[in-house]
Amino acid sequence: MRVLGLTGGIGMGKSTVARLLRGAGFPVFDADAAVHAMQAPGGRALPAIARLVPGSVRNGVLDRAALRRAVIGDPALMAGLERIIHPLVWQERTRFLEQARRAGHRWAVLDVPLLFETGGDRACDRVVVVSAPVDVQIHRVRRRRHMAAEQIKAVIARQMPDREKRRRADDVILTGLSRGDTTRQVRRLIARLRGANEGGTNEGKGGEA
Ligand SMILES: CC(C)(COP(=O)(O)OP(=O)(O)OC[C@H]1O[C@@H](n2cnc3c(N)ncnc32)[C@H](O)[C@@H]1O)[C@@H](O)C(=O)NCCC(=O)NCCS
Ligand SMILES: Nc1ncnc2c1ncn2[C@@H]1O[C@H](COP(=O)(O)OP(=O)(O)OP(=O)(O)O)[C@@H](O)[C@H]1O
Repeated sequence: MRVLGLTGGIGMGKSTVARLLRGAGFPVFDADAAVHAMQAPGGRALPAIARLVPGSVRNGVLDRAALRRAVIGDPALMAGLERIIHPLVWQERTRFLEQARRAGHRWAVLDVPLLFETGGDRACDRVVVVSAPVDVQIHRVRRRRHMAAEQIKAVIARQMPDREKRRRADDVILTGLSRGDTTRQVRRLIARLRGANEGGTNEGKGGEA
């Protein structure tokens, strides 16, 4: 089984591409969803977060907006949060890959926003970067989340620049145009992945997703 990394900056359209891949039968690990689950009531990360940011967890419930406000603009606190979260995400990612391998999939997808930043790309056979112009990116995030422009810029500033991500990518999906255009690019990507499955000595054996 081979591993496809899927990454991109906040609001670039990663989840949209992940959904299309899932719809085509690829198993997809969603790192953001894993983070949300471990921060939900009863989640494994809650006790450590409550110690890191006192007052952020009340009656067993995490106030995400309060946590976001506390860590954005405080690099040391954000690093502390990442030290709690990333090893747990790594464990779940390992379990996901084992399951996908056992199920006989040819490709498994890791949808991870900080794939390059955390060195996760080293575990991937191929990396797809989802990208759009920065004004489109900011507009999308503003529309969807209750985040001030300053907060959005602070998150983007913590991420590897989009240009650098595209430079490191094996494939780039540009989501600045219509949804139909994004869908067509993903179809072409899937065709390339399946083509790679079928031939080539260094590309492995044939098969479905
Ligand atoms: C800071 C938190 C509370 C903000 O929560 P919120 O609901 O606003 O955002 P959500 O979790 O849905 O993340 C949305 C996007 O923000 C970006 N982002 C999240 N965490 C980080 C980070 N540490 N550094 C840079 N960008 C980040 C990613 O692009 C992500 O897709 C939350 O993102 C968090 O706990 N982050 C730390 C864990 C982490 O590094 N997650 C990234 C995936 S492994
Ligand atoms: N052509 C397009 N391709 C992809 N997404 C688009 C397109 N046009 C508009 N969008 C919208 O852009 C928004 C951002 O997409 P998505 O949620 O997939 O991003 P993301 O990278 O997963 O974001 P985040 O990092 O914030 O979770 C969505 O609301 C999506 O519907």
